Amino acid sequence: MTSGQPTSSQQTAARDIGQSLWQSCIDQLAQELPEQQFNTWIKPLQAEVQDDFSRVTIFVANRFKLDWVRAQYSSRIAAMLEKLYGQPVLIELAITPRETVARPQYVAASSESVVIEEAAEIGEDRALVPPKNRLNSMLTFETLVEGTANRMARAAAMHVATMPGHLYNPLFIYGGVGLGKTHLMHAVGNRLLEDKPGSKVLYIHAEQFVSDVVKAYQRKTFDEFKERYHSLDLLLIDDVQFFANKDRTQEEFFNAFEALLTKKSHIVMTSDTYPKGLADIHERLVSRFDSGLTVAIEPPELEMRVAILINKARVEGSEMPEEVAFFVAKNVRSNVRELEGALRKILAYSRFNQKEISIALAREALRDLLSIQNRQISVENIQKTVADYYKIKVADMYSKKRPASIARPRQIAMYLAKELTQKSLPEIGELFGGRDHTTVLHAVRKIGGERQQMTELNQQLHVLEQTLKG
Ligand SMILES: Nc1ncnc2c1ncn2[C@@H]1O[C@H](COP(=O)(O)OP(=O)(O)OP(=O)(O)O)[C@@H](O)[C@H]1O
Repeated sequence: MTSGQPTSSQQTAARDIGQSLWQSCIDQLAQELPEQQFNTWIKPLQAEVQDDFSRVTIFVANRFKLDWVRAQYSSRIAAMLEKLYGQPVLIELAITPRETVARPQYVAASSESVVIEEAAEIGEDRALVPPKNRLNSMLTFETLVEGTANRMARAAAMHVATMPGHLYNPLFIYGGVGLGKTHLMHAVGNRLLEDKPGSKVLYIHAEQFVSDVVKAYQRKTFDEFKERYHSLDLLLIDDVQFFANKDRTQEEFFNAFEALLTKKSHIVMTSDTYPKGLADIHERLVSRFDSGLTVAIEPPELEMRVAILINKARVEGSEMPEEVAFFVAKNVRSNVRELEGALRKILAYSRFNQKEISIALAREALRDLLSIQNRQISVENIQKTVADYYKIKVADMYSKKRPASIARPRQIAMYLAKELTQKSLPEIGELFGGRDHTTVLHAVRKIGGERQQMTELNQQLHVLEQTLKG
């Protein structure tokens, strides 16, 4: 047989291989995704694999699901198929045909740039809105890496998710930007819905709440507003510092708060500061915020940053060697959002250049970020910033004075100099008035050790680091 036309048995074999390729992709995703997400979104998908494997058409039950799968999972499926098949696979998404035949219009490139379209007007579902509870199903406890920095907040959140309305009501979570507060809130909502699917849950950013109050005010629809908020089982409200100076909003929130607590519904809030640190919020509200449990999320420690990088790389279908993760984590310290940004750059750089992930590649991919850091952070800069912060003279950084009010900021500055610059211990000693390198080593160990134990010191160091990095 040399006609070039595949025989029917060849076609059947190709179809079987195609289906097993798809099945392997599904099996891999089952390993990687939280069970609930997998069962809801991936398991029901059907696929048709073209005989030459160049194209996979994925069928989804309705329009809403199609939008969701496209937004949340398409690039991951494309990357997985590409990994299994060894080269880019075109992906189309279409709604499972009912009376009409689905005509996927076209699409897709490799996982680098998946573009997915679908035959419009097919299927019955007109709901094109995100879920009403506004929860992001990707933000779960399973995808949140645990470490010293978030252990307590995570444990409290988990407790609330499993037994809402009991202890820790309200739960108030505070911490700096990009540390996982929003993630934790969504995790609470997602877990509750997993356990009790009928629960009424709402995630809302404080600004959206303000805007809802304004609309209710303008349209005179406060009854509907109240019905909506007061009937919830779980209210997750993000960044409550945005209520500052908004009197009417604070009043409405106070009412909702009281109503929810009376019927033993749970409230979880986040903010950039602890309740008493909130500016321009009525005292009666502040004291309510503080009446349950208030927990902080700290900036992640080195090992946690490493674990986050390795996990997130894996979710993206790549393996990040531990030494590379350590290199990145040592250089990107401020928050998880920045870590994610660095990881995205490294993965894109590695895929684009078809190179393995290594320290050299990470250095290259992050060169802008690293050069900004190196340029900005000098020992002199650290001395000045720390002296300003603790209200001592810069000259005291080099002086021989030993009272604790001076010696301690000096040790903090030495610690930061070791952490944030490439200078050696003797070089740092020299820049601190010709001190011995053992003095610097002592300071580095002392402050490093105390940082692990003392929340207040850790926060001060975090502020100083953020300031120095601009
Ligand atoms: N411990 C963690 N494990 C995995 N991912 C995390 C962790 N902490 C944060 N992230 C991720 O980092 C990003 C930023 O987190 P998030 O939006 O929850 O921060 P935030 O504290 O609410 O910040 P902001 O105050 O700026 O809103 C998100 O993509 C989140 O999933």
